[in-house]
Formats: sequence, C-alpha cells, structure tokens
Amino acid sequence: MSSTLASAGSAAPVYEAIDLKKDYDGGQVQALRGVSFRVNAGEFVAITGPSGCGKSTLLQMLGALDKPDTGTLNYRDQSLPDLTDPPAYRAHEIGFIFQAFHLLPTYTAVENVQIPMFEGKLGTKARRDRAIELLTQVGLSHRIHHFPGKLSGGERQRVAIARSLANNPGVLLADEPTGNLDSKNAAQVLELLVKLHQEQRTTLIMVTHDMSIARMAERVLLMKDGLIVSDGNLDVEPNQL
Ligand SMILES: Nc1ncnc2c1ncn2[C@@H]1O[C@H](COP(=O)(O)OP(=O)(O)OP(=O)(O)O)[C@@H](O)[C@H]1O
Repeated sequence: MSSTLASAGSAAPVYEAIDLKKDYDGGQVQALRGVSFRVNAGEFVAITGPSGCGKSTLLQMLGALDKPDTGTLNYRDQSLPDLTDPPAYRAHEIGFIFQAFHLLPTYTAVENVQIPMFEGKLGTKARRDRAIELLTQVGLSHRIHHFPGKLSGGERQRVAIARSLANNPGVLLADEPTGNLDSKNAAQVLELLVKLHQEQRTTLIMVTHDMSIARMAERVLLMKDGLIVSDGNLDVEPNQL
C-alpha cells in the first residue's frame, strides 16, 4: 500500500502529507519516494523501518527543519514548506525530543526547561513555576537544581521531555528517544511518553528503528526504501524487511 493516503479517523488532520519526495546528492539518494499519510489530533504514531529508509528525513520535514522537493505537507491547513517563520512554528507548535537529549550542560534542570519559554509572555516567576510543575510531572521534582552531568541518561531525557512540553505544543516529535538509554531507563521514558499521550491526548510521533518499541504506538508507519509499506498494525515481521 505504498503511497496511498491513510487516515485513522475523520477528524481534521494535524498533519497531511501527499506524495512527498526528497532526493539528496543530485538524485543519487532517493530518501523519500512518494510518502502520503495523515495524523489526527491525539494519535500516537510510530515511524519505523530499517536504517536509511527515510524516517529521520520525514520527521525533520514534520518539524519544518527540512523541505520536500515535491509533494504537499500541511500542518493544520498550513503548508509547512511555505511557512514564513519556521522557528516560530517550531517554538510554539512542536515539542522536540532527541536521542542525544540536547540539554545545555551549564544550566540546571529547571533552567533548561525554561529555555523555550524565554521568548513568550511569562514573567520570571511564572516561568520558573511552570518549569517546576513540568519537572514534577515527569517525576523529577527532587532533581530540579541538578546539572545534566549529574543526572542519569533517563533523567536527562525526562528533563528534555519536560522542556519539550514548555509551550504546550500541539505535537511531540521524538527521534529515537530511547536510543541512548539502557533498557530500564528506556522503559521509564517510554512509560512517561505513553502516559502523557493517554492523559493529555498529546499527539505523539516517534521515530524508532526498534519494532518492539514501535508496537507500543496505536499506529505504526512502516517504511522501506523511502516509502511507507504498511500503515496501521504491524503486519510485516522484521525478518521480512
Ligand atoms: N543530508 C544528507 N545528504 C545526503 N544524503 C542524506 C542526507 N540525509 C539523509 N541522507 C540519506 O537519505 C537516506 C534516508 O536517511 P534518513 O536519515 O532519513 O534514514 P533513517 O531511516 O532515519 O536512518 P537511521 O535509522 O539510520 O537514522 C539515507 O540513504 C541517508 O544516507
């Protein structure tokens, strides 16, 4: 079912992608070869598939960090490639969670969480209170003054998740969020993401190469060679890829 338009429901989509294509190196690498899908508000979607199949390229487009060569990509009826202010879109609509956490090492946990709020309207106290509230929500109220270097990998990722929520984003985009974690910390981070999704109906789009993690999502986009080869429940076993 490679590039058929798929939807998990009838509500207006958060994202709509139609026939996205992206080449690199003058066409020698076809990273996306015609990708179409919809994501509805409140969905938890995993994007999975083998290394090099185009997962990160696609996620970067959803975050307006990259543009397709051709095709349509809308976020709530706005064309992402045509955004006049991509940084504003990223700051206000998107929460990013990266494999490598990307915390500032010379800032404490509570300071790191406040960083996305500096451009907003909140005053100093309100910003700090919100950061503490978010760190409490991710189970780190006892670590707010710790620097990243004094936190475990799982704790660092939980700080990064708190930071991603700072501006009440419409969507969380997570790129291999447990890729740098041992299995115990990975399980805690995944449990937290699932809880956020379930309790707050956060729209969560997670790239993972790990099928067992992808299966935790309500819906799995399975990619191969720049195409979505399955959309829904995983019906292809890893050894068939
Ligand atoms: N900036 C770039 N320049 C050239 N080729 C690129 C660039 N970015 C990605 N590619 C190529 O595009 C293809 C898709 O890459 P992408 O990173 O999206 O795959 P992926 O599924 O996320 O891989 P992985 O799981 O290994 O991170 C790969 O062949 C990759 O080498």
